[in-house]
Amino acid sequence: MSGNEVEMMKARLPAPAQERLQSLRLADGRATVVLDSSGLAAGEREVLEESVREALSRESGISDVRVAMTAEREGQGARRKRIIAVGSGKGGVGKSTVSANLAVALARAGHKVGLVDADIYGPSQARLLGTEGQRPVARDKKLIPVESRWGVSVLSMAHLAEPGQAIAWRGPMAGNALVQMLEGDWTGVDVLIVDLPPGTGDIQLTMLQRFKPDGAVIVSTPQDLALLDATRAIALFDKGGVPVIGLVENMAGYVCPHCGETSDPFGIGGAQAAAEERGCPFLGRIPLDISIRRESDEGVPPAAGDGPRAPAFAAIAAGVTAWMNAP
Ligand SMILES: Nc1ncnc2c1ncn2[C@@H]1O[C@H](COP(=O)(O)OP(=O)(O)OP(=O)(O)O)[C@@H](O)[C@H]1O
Repeated sequence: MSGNEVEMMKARLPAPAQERLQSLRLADGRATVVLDSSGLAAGEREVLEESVREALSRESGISDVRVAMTAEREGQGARRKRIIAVGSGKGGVGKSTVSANLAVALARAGHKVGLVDADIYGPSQARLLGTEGQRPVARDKKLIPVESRWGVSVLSMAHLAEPGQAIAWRGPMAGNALVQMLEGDWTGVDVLIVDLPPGTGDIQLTMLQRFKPDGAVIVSTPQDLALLDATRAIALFDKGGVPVIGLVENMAGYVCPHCGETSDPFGIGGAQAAAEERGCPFLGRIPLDISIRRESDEGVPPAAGDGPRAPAFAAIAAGVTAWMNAP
């Protein structure tokens, strides 16, 4: 079989199989396909195997399809890194705040967590995680992420650009920086959170195609759901074939800085119902609380401490963990 034919056969495979393809050979009418099955539950492996059989058995010249799955090598650090994108339909809804705190809460729950700040023109993760002024070094042409005090390693444009300078890079340079960050040395990390830029434009879609996340978390405010911005974000991930893990409702209810009582100008439960109507599970709600903004500005994520907001972030992290562990 010529190299060209092999490439054509590869192109016939469904996208999830292409991503996991380790080798494809054809000899005497028999196609032998080897796929990386790490991180997949038994049922998912069967579905993947069946989809490969179905795609290739339709090809002329192939009479037999053999699919082999490489087993996960336990104890050898071969656990597959999960990429979880955090997106929103529009800016300013607290997507970066939720990304940072979700990352910290996951790390507190025992995960090895990395965070990529994909918001090239408005990076905020260095501030949120208190890593401003730190510069990543490169080893073997790979960026080594910066370590925060919260058990989360991070790469952001804020670590790459000169401090205090506006980032006025053109598209390709910005795209390059994003690729370098995503292809950084994330060895040992089992969850990589990607804080996407706000909105649902081409950059987001291109990024989703090139570094296809395993799942996505949508952040919205209660009003957004009514205004359908969050729905657009859900549609973006659907279009990219990325499962939506769930929705986080941020700035839901207002915590009075004087008495600590929470009031709910938009009512409770509307966002959850609206999300579920759109087939999007609900992960939890975070109130509008001045202490979240203050601590975030100081580089101390509320999820890292024992304050009143930490449990809400821990609950969201637990929802994400349950999704990752689901068979
Ligand atoms: N639940 C909250 N309570 C109080 N302040 C919050 C809350 N969530 C976010 N903020 C504040 O709102 C502002 C915007 O948050 P953030 O930068 O996380 O939003 P974003 O959606 O990532 O915005 P951008 O579109 O600029 O990337 C910040 O000052 C942040 O501290």
